[in-house]
Amino acid sequence: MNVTTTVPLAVRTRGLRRTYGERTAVHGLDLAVPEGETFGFLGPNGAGKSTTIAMLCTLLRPTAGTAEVAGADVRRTPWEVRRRIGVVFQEPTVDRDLTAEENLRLHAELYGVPRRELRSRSRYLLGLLGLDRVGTPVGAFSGGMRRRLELARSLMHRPRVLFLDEPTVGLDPQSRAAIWEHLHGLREQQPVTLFLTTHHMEEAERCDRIVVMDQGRVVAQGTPRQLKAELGADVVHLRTADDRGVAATLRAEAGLDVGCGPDGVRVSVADGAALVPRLCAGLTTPVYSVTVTRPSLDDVFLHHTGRTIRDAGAAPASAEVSAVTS
Ligand SMILES: Nc1ncnc2c1ncn2[C@@H]1O[C@H](COP(=O)(O)OP(=O)(O)OP(=O)(O)O)[C@@H](O)[C@H]1O
Repeated sequence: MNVTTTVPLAVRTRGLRRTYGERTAVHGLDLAVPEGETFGFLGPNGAGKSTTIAMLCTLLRPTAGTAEVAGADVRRTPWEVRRRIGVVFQEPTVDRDLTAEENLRLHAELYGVPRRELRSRSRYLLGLLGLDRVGTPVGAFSGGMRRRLELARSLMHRPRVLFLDEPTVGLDPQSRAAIWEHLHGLREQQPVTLFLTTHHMEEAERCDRIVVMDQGRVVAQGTPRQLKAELGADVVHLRTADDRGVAATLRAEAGLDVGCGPDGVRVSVADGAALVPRLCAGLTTPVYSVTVTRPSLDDVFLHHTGRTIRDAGAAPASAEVSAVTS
């Protein structure tokens, strides 16, 4: 990744690699994430995201390469990395028998937060995340409340980089929106880099920059706007009686840039409206629906990985990868 500015980097990896026996999960990854960025680390199942994050959080030793997080080297000074980062993984880690405040205090003590600051920090974070009026043990919390508490807890020791592995997985849209509202509030209050994975397109859209991984390698990177612009102007989305057959025909006979996934055929083209009548007149397969849209991040993801962001979080699908045939 080429970041040529002099902005300090929150995460820097060079040739970072991890193998499990014969299998290489991450192939020589070069990442440069400037401080203060909201960085989206995307990819389908098995792309190598969790392995990379585990190496960055010092939970897994790299097989080769280097990584610095918040200025500390993951191999040479892993304890420094741990002090400087916060982590919210998918699996809940808060203690269900304790209250929110007790959970925060416990975490802060483990991290050596000065005792005189415990109370003010926990009050502040519980207020920020809308948990200040809740005195019951965490076992009675809703999923959204627990996630907010996980966030609050990860912030108690004022990390410089916060790793969020699918921070809103399993939450309803309202709770997702609440978490993001809090994350934005947090960014305004203190300088923290957010390094997140997600299978929600709208969360990927909120990122300053995105890297898309597939099979252990970076397949696309840039701002959401850049990545969408690279795909071309319009996307014509077709549902037909035979999506795969139509995709193959359009590639072979019309030389179009066509992708085919579980939700239909997508054609990337400069002027979608002009293409629709020609497409419909030329196809013998029944067409059920046609829509013309600007490319979304889902289109970007489909183009580079053969799957949509949402489907990429589920079991691997047998979607074809889009191909440019002209
Ligand atoms: N402990 C392990 N032993 C062997 N292979 C592993 C292990 N952990 C991960 N892998 C393999 O490494 C590759 C990358 O897995 P990883 O979990 O990092 O991907 P991911 O992008 O995080 O996927 P997901 O979105 O499902 O979490 C996969 O092929 C996976 O099967």
